[in-house]
Amino acid sequence: MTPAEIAPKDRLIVALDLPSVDAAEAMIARLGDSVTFYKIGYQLAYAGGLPLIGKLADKGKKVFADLKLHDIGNTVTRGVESVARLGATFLTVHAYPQTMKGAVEGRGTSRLKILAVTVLTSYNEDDLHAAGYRLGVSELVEARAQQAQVLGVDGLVSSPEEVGALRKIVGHQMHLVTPGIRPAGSATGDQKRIMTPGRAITAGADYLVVGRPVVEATDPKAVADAIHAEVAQALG
Ligand SMILES: O=c1ccn([C@@H]2O[C@H](COP(=O)(O)O)[C@@H](O)[C@H]2O)c(=O)[nH]1
Repeated sequence: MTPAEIAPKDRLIVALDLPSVDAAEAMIARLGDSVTFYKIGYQLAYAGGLPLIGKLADKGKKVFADLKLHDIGNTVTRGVESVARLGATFLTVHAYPQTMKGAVEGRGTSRLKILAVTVLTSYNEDDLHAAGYRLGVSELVEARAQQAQVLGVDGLVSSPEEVGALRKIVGHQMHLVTPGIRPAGSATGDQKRIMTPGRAITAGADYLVVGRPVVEATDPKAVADAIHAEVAQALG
């Protein structure tokens, strides 16, 4: 799917980073038709949220299972086979060669798309060095993108700051999915490589992942609608 083929509303992925299935379902009800794509990550998945993937898919919503798998290849393959049966659209794995190879094998010919997390958006150069890496953020993101492409991974998770360089490497063959999105004036929290929704789209991001600025807002639907408006303006 080229960026032009993505439905504008699907470009916003709301992270359901909430403590329970009840809280997630209440948020989904509040957001209504404003949000078509949801992300389920550690907090909700470990609170019984995985069955919500199928429930949301049955209602015509798309779901990104942000489980960030990383294990020996065989375990990743078997885990991905199980996730593929849940009805998710996207699943994340960490961008290590054995992990990505195992994930592509597990995804097989199913409709699940594998996204490789290049460098977490909460990391800057100092954080990478402290974790023992010699490469800087952009070098590591680009090296991992090249490996992911060779291994047949479907998309990449990076900050919007790297999207321009990634597009030159992978063209439109891979989905570019960007957390680290902050509407102007919203709290940064622990994110270190950030951009506004409009600037991220202009930079070439396919999908924007937004959690706290939406789910912690007094009026989450108003924030989601404002992001859609900013995205539409950036798309022209
Ligand atoms: O590099 C990454 C990979 C995943 N995430 C996830 O995205 C959301 C962002 O939430 P905010 O509240 O908008 O910061 C969250 O679920 C992360 O686990 C990421 O931020 N960075």
